[in-house]
Amino acid sequence: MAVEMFYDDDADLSVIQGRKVAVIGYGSQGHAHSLSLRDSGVDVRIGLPEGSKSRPKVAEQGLEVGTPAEVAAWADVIMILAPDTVQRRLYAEEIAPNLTAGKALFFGHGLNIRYGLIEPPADVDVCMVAPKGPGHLVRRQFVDGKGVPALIAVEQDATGNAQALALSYAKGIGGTRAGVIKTTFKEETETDLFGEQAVLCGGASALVQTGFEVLTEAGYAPEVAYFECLHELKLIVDLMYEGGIARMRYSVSDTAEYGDYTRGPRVINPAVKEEMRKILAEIQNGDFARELIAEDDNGRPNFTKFREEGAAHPIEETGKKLRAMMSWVDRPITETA
Ligand SMILES: NC(=O)C1=CN([C@@H]2O[C@H](COP(=O)(O)OP(=O)(O)OC[C@H]3O[C@@H](n4cnc5c(N)ncnc54)[C@H](OP(=O)(O)O)[C@@H]3O)[C@@H](O)[C@H]2O)C=CC1
Ligand SMILES: CC[C@](O)(C(C)=O)C(=O)O
Ligand SMILES: [Mg+2]
Ligand SMILES: [Mg+2]
Repeated sequence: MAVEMFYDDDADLSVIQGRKVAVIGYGSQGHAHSLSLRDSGVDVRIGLPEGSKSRPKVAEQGLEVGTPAEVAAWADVIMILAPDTVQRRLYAEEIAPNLTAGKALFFGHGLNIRYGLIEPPADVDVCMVAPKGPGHLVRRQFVDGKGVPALIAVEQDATGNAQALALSYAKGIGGTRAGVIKTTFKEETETDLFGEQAVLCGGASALVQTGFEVLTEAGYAPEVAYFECLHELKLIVDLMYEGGIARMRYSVSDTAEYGDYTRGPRVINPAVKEEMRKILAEIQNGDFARELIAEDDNGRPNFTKFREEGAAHPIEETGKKLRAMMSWVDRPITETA
């Protein structure tokens, strides 16, 4: 079935401009949504706990901040952009008591609705606006006059206006400049988790680290291995982003293209594809979500260990040194643009 796509002309910014929007959380997505909505003429307030480390950054931007309960009580539209593992408690304690009939509850990712961790009342709209990109680039592209594609979904349409509201919000953060697809919470959640685990984050990180390890363990210089397996990956992916895999293959040498066809399928072989199918099944049957929530409830012992091990991988030390010599690469991540 053909997807429904929306661009700038299909969305009416005045819908979201006529609402009071609370953005809960000021991290990767939270800062991007709130600053871009503000720049699009929307009345925005940020919800953060009293002791949040992000409160000074919000103040620097001249945005109003309150506790999540305070801004949820003030708002017509409440966008939850706190970590997925925090959302069910945050919803129960601070948002649900202020979620009166006719308001809209928004998400940037569908996990808590898809797995039944949050069950909103029937008299509110429940929508999703999920950018298909990291928040810092959502903001950077908006500022540059571009946009990151987004998915929208409507789980509940209590007011009859939920889709127009979600589209209008997506326009306010630049999504309709690139294209917005209408989907469901189920499809967004399952494809997003699969993409980040198997391809974008898990697959790509493991591919880069393993390539770096194979070269350095064979005695090649870590600097050479870094440029080959990490730095150049961005340049190769830039060509795929601009013109598909075909454009990348057009630009690389025939030697590289032949190696691509003959060696690529040996790396990503049928066993890897089978493992990807298992990963997808764990997402579909809820095993991954249960594991994530249990890990968080137990104080994240494995998560912390994995994060420390990742930061200590030799590729990070090599990369830090090399990037410091390339001012155009070593760009700080900020919560401004
Ligand atoms: N990261 C991304 O690019 C993408 C994320 N998403 C989705 O967006 C949502 C947010 O993720 P992300 O932007 O990565 O989150 P981050 O971890 O970057 O930021 C979380 C923010 O929530 C705040 N926070 C933590 N606990 C609470 C609480 N109890 N009440 C209010 N605020 C709280 C944090 O405060 P403090 O600043 O004090 O730490 C921080 O500002 C998730 O649903 C995620 O799946 C979707 C698409 C892409
Ligand atoms: C790829 C990771 C992501 O899904 C994203 C930036 O889109 C996330 O959850 O951060
Ligand atoms: Mg994603
Ligand atoms: Mg995700």
